[in-house]
Amino acid sequence: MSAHKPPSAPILYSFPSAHELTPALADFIIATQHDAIAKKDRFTVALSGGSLPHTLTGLIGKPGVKWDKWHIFYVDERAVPFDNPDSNHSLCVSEFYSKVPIPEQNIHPIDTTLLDDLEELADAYEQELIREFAQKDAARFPIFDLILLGMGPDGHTGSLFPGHELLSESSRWVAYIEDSPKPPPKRITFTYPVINHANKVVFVATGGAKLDILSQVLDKPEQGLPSSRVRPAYPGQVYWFVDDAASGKTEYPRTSFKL
Ligand SMILES: O=C1O[C@H](COP(=O)(O)O)[C@@H](O)[C@H](O)[C@H]1O
Repeated sequence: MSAHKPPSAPILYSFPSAHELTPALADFIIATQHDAIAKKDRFTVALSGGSLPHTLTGLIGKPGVKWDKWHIFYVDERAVPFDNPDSNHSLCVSEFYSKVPIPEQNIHPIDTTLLDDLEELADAYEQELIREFAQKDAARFPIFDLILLGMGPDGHTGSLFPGHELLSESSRWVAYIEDSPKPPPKRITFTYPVINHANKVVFVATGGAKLDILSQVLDKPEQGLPSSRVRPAYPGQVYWFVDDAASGKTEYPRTSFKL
């Protein structure tokens, strides 16, 4: 029975540079969007912060993007006001939303009136997810069409950091962290049960700063680094879109990119 199949192995696409990666990623996202809209007339996406929003610029001006069908959430967010440069939402506004016609009501930022109470902030964001997913899917966890992740040089993803107790959270959809080793310390983040229920999860990692960690994450998953633990349940699939500068040390087999 398909429900008992183990998670599929990650698929690694490596491009000569970020310049070649960006349009391929855009094509991949558009194809994923088409599949989702054909099934349920909407496309649910979760975005990360850091370098990720810039890699979405390949979507700008591309034909076939149904912006009004996109419903966007955040994999993680820093507990800061929107006018703070650390805000992942603000980064997405400047790098991405300001350049494409996504209806404002389809973008789901955190409630910044709750920044003083991280537990409430995480609970409120979980409720935001429940409003989107609970009535539409009978599943125990939300099933995103696409989750887009970055990876820090220590192997963290979202705000799931090496050795942190949040790595074993198994029931909450959204959790908070007060001691992030990367500033700012206060954040909220999707948990693995959410990330690992997505249909497709895409990591984007470019540049030499990711060289050592990419090889650890893909070649030595038994080390249990946070990014290695992203293994969506069957029939979900994790993909890595990287450049050759990041994949230079990785022995993991590459797949030629084609849709
Ligand atoms: O703190 C964070 O870092 C990760 C990785 O960022 P990157 O700049 O190395 O790509 C990011 O994915 C996450 O959303 C963010 O909050």
